[in-house]
Amino acid sequence: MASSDDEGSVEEKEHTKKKIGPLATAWLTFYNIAMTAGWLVLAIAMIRFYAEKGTHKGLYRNIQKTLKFFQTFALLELVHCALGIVHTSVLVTGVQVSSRIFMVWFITSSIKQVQSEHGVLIFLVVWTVTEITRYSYYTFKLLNHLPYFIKWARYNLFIVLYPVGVVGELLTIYAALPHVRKSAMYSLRLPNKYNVSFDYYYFLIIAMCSYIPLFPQLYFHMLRQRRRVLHGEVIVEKDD
Ligand SMILES: CCCCCCCCCCCCC/C=C/C(=O)SCCNC(=O)CCNC(=O)[C@H](O)C(C)(C)COP(=O)(O)OP(=O)(O)OC[C@H]1O[C@@H](n2cnc3c(N)ncnc32)[C@H](O)[C@@H]1OP(=O)(O)O
Repeated sequence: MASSDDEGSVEEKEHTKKKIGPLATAWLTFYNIAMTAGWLVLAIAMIRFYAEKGTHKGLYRNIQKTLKFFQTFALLELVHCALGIVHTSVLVTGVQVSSRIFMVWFITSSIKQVQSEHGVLIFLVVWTVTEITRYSYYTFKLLNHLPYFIKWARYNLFIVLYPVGVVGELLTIYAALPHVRKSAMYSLRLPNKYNVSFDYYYFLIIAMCSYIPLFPQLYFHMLRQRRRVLHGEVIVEKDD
């Protein structure tokens, strides 16, 4: 049981962490509304494409500009953490955002042969549902009118969507391997003027293996957030 001093320090920490200025609040409100709208546009475009074509083949090419813009715009979340206007782990956010940027720019948009893989459809659908939920949660929270079902969705859907999204990403990277091996894309063979070699094929295998230690960190972080927000558990995260 924490002593009154500890409770005080924890309460103070909880209280001080929540205070952000009106400018930061206005920016975050705009940012979250824009991101919610962007991912909603993506969702509508995906639904319309599938309704018209009856297949996901060609879907990625149809939505990739919008996806690239809004997923890359999410890099700002690292700035939010670094500036302290959002109280969450820079490390966790960094791994999450970099994995998305990697999937969009260095796998799916770079290797056209994988764009019709089922793995791409899986992660596109999962990302879209997740981000609409997440950004609308932040928006309503900032506006102090948070419907419970949005809060419930934010801290429950990930339990299934996170692993499903990871499966979709891993299937896509795996499907890319033969094309990367054949094309030697993004690779540097010796001899060269830098006297350095780099093989993107083996980098992708290492990236796939890195999901094993990294994904559980993100998942347990979300489970801690869930306990804190839905069950009022006071979790004092060590500062990253
Ligand atoms: C370079 C090569 C790399 C290759 C290697 C790759 C390896 C990768 C391994 C990892 C694999 C990950 C794969 C990912 C797959 C998917 O995403 S599948 C889709 C499903 N995914 C999810 O459900 C997770 C979605 N992502 C997130 O939730 C976040 O990105 C997060 C960082 C993982 C967790 O978010 P976090 O902010 O830490 O938690 P919250 O509880 O939401 O927020 C904490 C507090 O911060 C406030 N906040 C955060 N952002 C904002 C904001 N934009 N605006 C306002 N407020 C914000 C939030 O309100 C909370 O505040 P308090 O409740 O007051 O504390």
